[in-house]
Amino acid sequence: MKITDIKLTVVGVPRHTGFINKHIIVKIYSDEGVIGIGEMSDFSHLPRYAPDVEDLTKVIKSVLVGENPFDIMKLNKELVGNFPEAMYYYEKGSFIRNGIDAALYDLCAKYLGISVADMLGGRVRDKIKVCYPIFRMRFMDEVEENIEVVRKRLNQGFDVFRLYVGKNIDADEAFLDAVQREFGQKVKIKSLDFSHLHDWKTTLQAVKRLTKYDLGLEMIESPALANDHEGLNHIRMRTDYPISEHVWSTRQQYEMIKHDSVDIFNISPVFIGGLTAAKRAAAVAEVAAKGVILGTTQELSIGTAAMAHLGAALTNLTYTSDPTGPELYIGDVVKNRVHYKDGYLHLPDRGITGLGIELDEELIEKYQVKDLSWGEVSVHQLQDRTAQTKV
Ligand SMILES: O=C(O)C(=O)C[C@@H](O)[C@H](O)C(=O)O
Ligand SMILES: [Mg+2]
Ligand SMILES: [Mg+2]
Repeated sequence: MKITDIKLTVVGVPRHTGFINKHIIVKIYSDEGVIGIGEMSDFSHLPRYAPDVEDLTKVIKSVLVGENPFDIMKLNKELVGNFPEAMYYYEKGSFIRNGIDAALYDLCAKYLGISVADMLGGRVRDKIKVCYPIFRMRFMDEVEENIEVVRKRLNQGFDVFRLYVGKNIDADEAFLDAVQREFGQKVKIKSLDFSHLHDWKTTLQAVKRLTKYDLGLEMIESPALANDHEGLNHIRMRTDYPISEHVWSTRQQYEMIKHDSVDIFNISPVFIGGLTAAKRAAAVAEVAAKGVILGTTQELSIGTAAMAHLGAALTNLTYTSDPTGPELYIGDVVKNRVHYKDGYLHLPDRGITGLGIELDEELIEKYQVKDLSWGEVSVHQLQDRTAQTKV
């Protein structure tokens, strides 16, 4: 089989919060008539510049056309050469590689008539426990709005949540207090995510305030400045809770092991540049005797399905994971969205080939936008993932 063409389509899909995220839907065509699909998810993150999609298409064609899609390791190496790793969480080259890598897996698995999980190591599980995100509050009046989100999502079966914290600790505390009073043991807050906002010592003070509540906390995430591997270790040694951090490059993961920075690696294909890289990062975690969760950038269904296939094969997925993107957006671009039940992300059936997701061309047309350019958006919105415009 040979790759014959590549198509990239940009879509802008609003979240229930009003915040719009731009993604690129990838199609890889082959001389066997099989088409692989992938997703370069959520370009709506800092830094506030965007790749030119026409130019990007030309570059990716120059790397892939004429190649055998089964040469996944070779093609990943080529992709890293063209879109190198950086020591930055939201490096857009990783998003690009991720969308291509997923489409290669989808194409090859469809050709073989098997599910992507069966290319990645089969199934240790066929559902993954996930949590619903509560985005960062800056104002007290956002507390009640977020309690309402918990009420609504709990009714839909999401009993585990994670909370982005660190800009208004009074609001964070008021939220946790209200959750404990209203829901008691019915709801779990599995993680407090500080998103690298503070140095570790400032975070430690906040952690002392926010861990008074008995809400089943599994981990504290990103509690030091980005790439402060020693800082992570300092806070890790001073709190009883496991520390988690995202993996965004091979070097950064190595440094975190060297400095014994974390208990849990938060691994998302989008931030490490694909299923292949994510699988390797999970193996590295296993070697270092660390736990793993699947993180998220809030993917649509294609990106989330790819993570479900990856998670199915991981033996060290020891804590509650994060991918609930399709529940956050008001729409999607597929005929069959990924399926959530009782707070679990369910894998597509094993008999369904590839990622198990079918594109809906009408929905693609509905959400298509001309490019990845930025509208009116503030740094706060980009950091906090809310439509909140107050400063
Ligand atoms: O755990 C995280 O950190 C995230 O989920 C990052 C978010 O910013 C996410 O990418 C989003 O777009 O909401
Ligand atoms: Mg995080
Ligand atoms: Mg994101």
